[in-house]
Amino acid sequence: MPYRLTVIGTGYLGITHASCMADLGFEVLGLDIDADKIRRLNNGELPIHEPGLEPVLRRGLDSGRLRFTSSYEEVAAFGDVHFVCVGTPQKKGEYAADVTYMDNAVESLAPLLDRECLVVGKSTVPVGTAERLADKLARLAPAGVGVELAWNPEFLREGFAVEDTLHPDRIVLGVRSDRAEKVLREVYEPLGDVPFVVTDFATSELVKTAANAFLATKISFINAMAEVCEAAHADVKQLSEALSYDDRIGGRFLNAGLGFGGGCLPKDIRAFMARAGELGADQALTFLREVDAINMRRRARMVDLARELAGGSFHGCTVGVLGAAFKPNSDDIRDSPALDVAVTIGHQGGQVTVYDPIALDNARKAHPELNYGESAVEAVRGAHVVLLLTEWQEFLELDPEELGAVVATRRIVDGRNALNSEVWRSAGWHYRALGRP
Ligand SMILES: NC(=O)c1ccc[n+]([C@@H]2O[C@H](COP(=O)([O-])OP(=O)(O)OC[C@H]3O[C@@H](n4cnc5c(N)ncnc54)[C@H](O)[C@@H]3O)[C@@H](O)[C@H]2O)c1
Ligand SMILES: O=c1ccn([C@@H]2O[C@H](COP(=O)(O)OP(=O)(O)O[C@H]3O[C@H](CO)[C@@H](O)[C@H](O)[C@H]3O)[C@@H](O)[C@H]2O)c(=O)[nH]1
Repeated sequence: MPYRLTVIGTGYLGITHASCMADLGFEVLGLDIDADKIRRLNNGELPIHEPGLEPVLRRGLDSGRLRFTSSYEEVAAFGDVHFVCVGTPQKKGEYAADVTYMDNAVESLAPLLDRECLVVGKSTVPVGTAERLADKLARLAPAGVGVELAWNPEFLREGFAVEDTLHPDRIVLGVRSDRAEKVLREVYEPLGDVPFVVTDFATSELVKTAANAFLATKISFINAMAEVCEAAHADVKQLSEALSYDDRIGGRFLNAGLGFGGGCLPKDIRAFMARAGELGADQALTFLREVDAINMRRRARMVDLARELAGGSFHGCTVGVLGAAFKPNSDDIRDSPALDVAVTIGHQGGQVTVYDPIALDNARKAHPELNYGESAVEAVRGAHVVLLLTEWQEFLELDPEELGAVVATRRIVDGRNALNSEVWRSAGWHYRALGRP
């Protein structure tokens, strides 16, 4: 392979990128400031849950092509192409993104660079960040070395991270030179026939935030329809199905329910609004306020429905919560709608017990105040109301009779429109769902 790659920031994005690039045959060095993460990765232990990723990580380590370090010196000496994948979370108390980790990474790396290389931003950032970081890189890197910045936003989904990395829908490159384009096309050549969009920094940054804004809008659109369905005694699941047959609309991201969470969509639409405001284009994105508000109203509606089933108050009520992760096949609990609902019900006096097949440890750490069960049956034992909040396959296969035998009363709210209502109702359950009669 023509280039040696480094990946700076080994979280959900960085571990996947580093492991998959090593699997494609590159020599890859991953770096993180979290020493424990680096130790675990070098031992072949995945610090996150991501289906199919562990064997890829292990293959990389076993082949000798993949290593992890905490040393920026080592990274600077090793890499021809440095991918920056550090976090860009929402700032506390503000809509804007906190890009200080990006700045820190560039500040740590730049002065150490002593040979021609490309620094490539992959994290999701407010438009204008790449230009600012390019200036910073030029200022801090030793003169005459031939260091350049490029932007290459990432579109992978958690739960499908390996597949999305190896088979992306498109590759977007924000570049300022033919050389940067050539290097990145060569890096991605092993992926085969993937559409490339080669553009300027600002457009490449905006493609990413626009994509997430569109996805969030599609989810909130169907959840707005769910609100109307609730008022009109109509069925949003059937409405969504009927819409999906129109190719122009399509059925993906049209599942009504508890709405979107995670480390991306919520913070990215807020950061997008904040940045548009700074640019004087805030009016263009005022609709995203509604997208956000509709999304958050679903969580409130879920709590209301649960309270209704509990008889008007959570006091003296035991609630079994199925799901803690923000979506199935992930251990990620960042801005998880499920945990948000569980915590709110706890605050309102409910005795909440949560179960999740994979995200239980993360949930426990973040919310020690909640009770946790070691299985779905344990979580709902004695419950007056059961809430399905993350649609893990395991929950879709639950036997209503088996669960019915341990609950106090057979009442369930399906927060993801994922269960077969007829099966549950015919087993004597009082079944309710968001947006359905
Ligand atoms: N998670 C996803 O599915 C996904 C997909 C596409 C894009 N993104 C974007 O990618 C970026 C990373 O997201 P994530 O989910 O992987 O976050 P994460 O929090 O899981 O990982 C970020 C990592 O960066 C490390 N880090 C922070 N500062 C550092 C520094 N100065 N030097 C080296 N490492 C440092 C942290 O220790 C952490 O391990 C974000 O901008 C996110 O919006 C994420
Ligand atoms: O029809 C749907 C689809 C999704 N969701 C929810 O939306 C959230 C986000 O889901 P998804 O987009 O699949 O997960 P992420 O892994 O956060 O991926 C998004 O965010 C990433 C980080 O920016 C991008 O790279 C991906 O392209 C983008 O899909 C989850 O809470 C889902 O439960 C719904 O409520 N209804």
